[in-house]
Amino acid sequence: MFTALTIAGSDSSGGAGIQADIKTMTANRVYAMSAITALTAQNTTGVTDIMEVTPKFLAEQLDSIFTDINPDAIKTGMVSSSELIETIADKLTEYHAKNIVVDPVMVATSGARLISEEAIGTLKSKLLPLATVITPNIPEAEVLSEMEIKTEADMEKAAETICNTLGCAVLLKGGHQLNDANDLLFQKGKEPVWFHGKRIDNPNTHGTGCTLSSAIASNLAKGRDLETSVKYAKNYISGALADMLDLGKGSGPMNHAFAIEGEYER
Ligand SMILES: Nc1ncnc2c1ncn2[C@@H]1O[C@H](COP(=O)(O)OP(=O)(O)OP(=O)(O)O)[C@@H](O)[C@H]1O
Ligand SMILES: Cc1ncc(COP(=O)(O)O)c(N)n1
Repeated sequence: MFTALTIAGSDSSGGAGIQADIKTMTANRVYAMSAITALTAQNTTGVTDIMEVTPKFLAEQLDSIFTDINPDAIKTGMVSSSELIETIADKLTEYHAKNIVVDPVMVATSGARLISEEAIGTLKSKLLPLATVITPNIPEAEVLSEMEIKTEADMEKAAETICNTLGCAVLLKGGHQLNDANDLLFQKGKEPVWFHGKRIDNPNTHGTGCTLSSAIASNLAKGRDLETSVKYAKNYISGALADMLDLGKGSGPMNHAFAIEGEYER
């Protein structure tokens, strides 16, 4: 069985974070493991509190995992402080981790800030350069590229800038910001590839970023190349959104229990 690890925060409402990651990995038929960076008291309307784990405890979780079941792929999500980011970067280097998908989570859909300002610098210098691919949404890509993104041409320019500065592949998500759900994959030395998605008229998008990055990691764990992994992951998220689950009073979660045969290939 292929194995994947999520290093992220817990979402008590189960729509984003560790919970979304484990549901996604399981639905993609990969064995899921987790190292928790923080607990959040959260529901579909917002985050009311955050309790970070200590860097020592995060390191102990990672040592326990890597010395026993080596993950075929890793996904990182919410990591709020510089110390925790450094711990992850050190452990991924120590254990020669491969197939690393970094979702540079900065702000939740509900508006809550999930990373400190000073930690963004550490994310750029220590963790992003280790990634096989990073998956910023448009506001995150604006921070990383230091430019405004208004059009798909801007997306291409920003993805190229990030890739050239940080040395990792970039999947820039069009998502809910631009008109269509078109994502752009930029890899060094390759032509940019667009993944065109039909916009699904569903206001319940809590955890879309977590789900997409976990689906990419699951496919990389199975030995698929990056482009194929993104294609399958995009099909997975489209299916989960199209199921139109409607839970909670705010931006609700997606349905991971929908059934599509053929490992989300369409
Ligand atoms: N309404 C939609 N219809 C179809 N696909 C969507 C929709 N909204 C988002 N997506 C897709 O979901 C994936 C996640 O993108 P999104 O831009 O939502 O990430 P994000 O902002 O990081 O998510 P999060 O809500 O977790 O912060 C992308 O593949 C995006 O194209
Ligand atoms: C623990 C945790 N991790 C990540 C997100 C981002 O997801 P979203 O932007 O969909 O709220 C979140 N809300 N909570």
